[in-house]
Amino acid sequence: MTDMTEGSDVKIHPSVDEGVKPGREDFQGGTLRCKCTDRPVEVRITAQAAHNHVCGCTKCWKPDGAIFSMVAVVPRGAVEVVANGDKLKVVDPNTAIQRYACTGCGTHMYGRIEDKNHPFYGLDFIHTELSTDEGWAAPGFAAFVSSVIESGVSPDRMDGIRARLRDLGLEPYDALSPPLMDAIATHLAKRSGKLVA
Ligand SMILES: N[C@@H](CCC(=O)N[C@@H](CSCO)C(=O)NCC(=O)O)C(=O)O
Ligand SMILES: [Zn+2]
Ligand SMILES: [Zn+2]
Repeated sequence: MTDMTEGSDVKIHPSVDEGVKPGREDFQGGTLRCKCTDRPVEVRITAQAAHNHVCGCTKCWKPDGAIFSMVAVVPRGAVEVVANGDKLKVVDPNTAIQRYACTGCGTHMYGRIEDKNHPFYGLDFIHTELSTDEGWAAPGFAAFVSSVIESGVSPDRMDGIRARLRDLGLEPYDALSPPLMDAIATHLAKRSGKLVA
């Protein structure tokens, strides 16, 4: 019998291509390290990651060859740059998520929202694959799947990509997952007064 979790020609991201590995409930965080051999940037995270997902958008950092990133959130208070922070620079100050990348190797170390009105203000975006610590929460869905076309993936490949994501247990969505979209809409409705805050 073919093992559907291994050996697929459709590569999503190296952290999930051999199957999604479950996290550990008692896990409390770890250290993210960039790819530089000289003076790597290190970021200490003192929390388990939440809402981990693979993301097909053009903005999130992807390792070489991957068509999806893998990205999660942690409270911003749980993020501390502990080594070589002088190498960090914001990729694009005009995006809602300000992504701090290493100027040596290009790796995005964390993304921060400064707009206090943003639905996700207070959460930083991180890539847990940059840590060798084991136990990070597993990705649970695939976001912005159609957006991979914007990075040059042929539209003909989308059926195969969505099928592979489903094989891996990563339900594909063309925005965020329904619970996160509902959370965003609730935040906006409370702000506009359509819902009682
Ligand atoms: N089609 C666009 C979508 C980009 C986008 O909206 N990305 C989301 C998700 S990133 C993490 O899941 C987002 O919130 N972006 C805000 C930001 O990047 O600041 C594309 O592919 O570029
Ligand atoms: Zn680096
Ligand atoms: Zn993204």
